[in-house]
Amino acid sequence: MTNATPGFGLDNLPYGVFARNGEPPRTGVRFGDHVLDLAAALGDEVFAAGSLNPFMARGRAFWDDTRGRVRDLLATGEDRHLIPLHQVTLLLPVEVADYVDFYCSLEHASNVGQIFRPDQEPLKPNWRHLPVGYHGRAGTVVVSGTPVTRPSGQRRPGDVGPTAKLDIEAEVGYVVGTPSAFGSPAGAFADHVFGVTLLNDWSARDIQAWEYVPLGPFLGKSFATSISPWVTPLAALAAARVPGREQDPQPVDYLRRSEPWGLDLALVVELNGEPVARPPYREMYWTPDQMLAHMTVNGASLRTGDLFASGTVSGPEFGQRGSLLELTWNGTDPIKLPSGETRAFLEDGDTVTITATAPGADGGRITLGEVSGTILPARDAR
Ligand SMILES: O=C(O)/C=C/C(=O)CC(=O)CC(=O)O
Ligand SMILES: [Ca+2]
Ligand SMILES: [Mg+2]
Repeated sequence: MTNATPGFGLDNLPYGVFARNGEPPRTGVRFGDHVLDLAAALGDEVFAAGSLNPFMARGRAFWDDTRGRVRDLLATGEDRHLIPLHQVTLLLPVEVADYVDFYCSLEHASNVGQIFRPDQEPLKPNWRHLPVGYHGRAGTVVVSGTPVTRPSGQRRPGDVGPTAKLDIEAEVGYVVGTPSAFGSPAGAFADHVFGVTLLNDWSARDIQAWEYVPLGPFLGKSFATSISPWVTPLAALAAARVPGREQDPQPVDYLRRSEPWGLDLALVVELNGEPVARPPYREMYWTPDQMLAHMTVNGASLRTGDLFASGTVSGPEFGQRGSLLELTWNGTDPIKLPSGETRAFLEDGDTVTITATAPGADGGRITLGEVSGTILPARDAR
């Protein structure tokens, strides 16, 4: 069995859910251009479900054991249960329980602060003391490839209509496998978090700017959030782990880092097939272990399938900004695409694809799947 697609070798092995020829969905592992049918290969019914949730609920020891068995199987050249990717449909991998989105990039938060509050300090006083977040809408998390209809809403006082500022946010999402008890803070990051997925938090900037004071994002972001069909297990990211950016001031006790959970992920954002940004995740201010600790410090419990995201990944350079809001400075300075076209915000028919790579265990790089979506015209405009 050849492994034609780079980045999907034995050091990666992400999990997804696939369906073939109208058959019931099953859990698969991506290997090159194929998907390994886990229920058939390992003979466990937990892999014959329509989502990764029953598998994820079994916990860390079972995840590690499964990964070991899959590696052994594939390393010996066993290919009876490998199905070519083009024969399957990839489905939403996780039945999303709760969805939380953070705001962890110092550069993104500084840029957005300058754009939305030009007369104030870009960072609010709380920003360096806790990872700011909000609860999103779990039921509108969709799998890569799902078209996104341009949402309508209140753009300004008395002005209802399709958003004129449809945007993307290139983010990294974390999927919770093991729940935590109601009333107690969660335990160690790696005991709860199953893996990582790429995420695009589609945003309607005009609707957002008018509605979100003082309670936070609502309809401007709840119409759709897209994720990759592949969830990369934490075990595949061992070589990508970095300490995380130095923090000043020192965070309070419950937010202290005890292990390196920064990740050296290199994201690429493409608009209609042309790269427009390369956001680096490595230097994010708040790391995902801190996000998890913050989310549960009040005793709020985790459920299998919870999804929490990093917030827009932006780096210090212009070409590292993970949203059009920043790349075009709220539409005032449109970007020029290599094709010669310009964009302030997304137009109908535009396709945005986010990919990422990371250092793999064998000295090469692994690929984190992709999250893609195409904009359909607003309902009234069709
Ligand atoms: O600072 C503001 O006024 C606005 C912030 C956002 O748009 C938050 C957001 O989407 C979080 C993120 O993805 O980083
Ligand atoms: Ca966001
Ligand atoms: Mg969203």
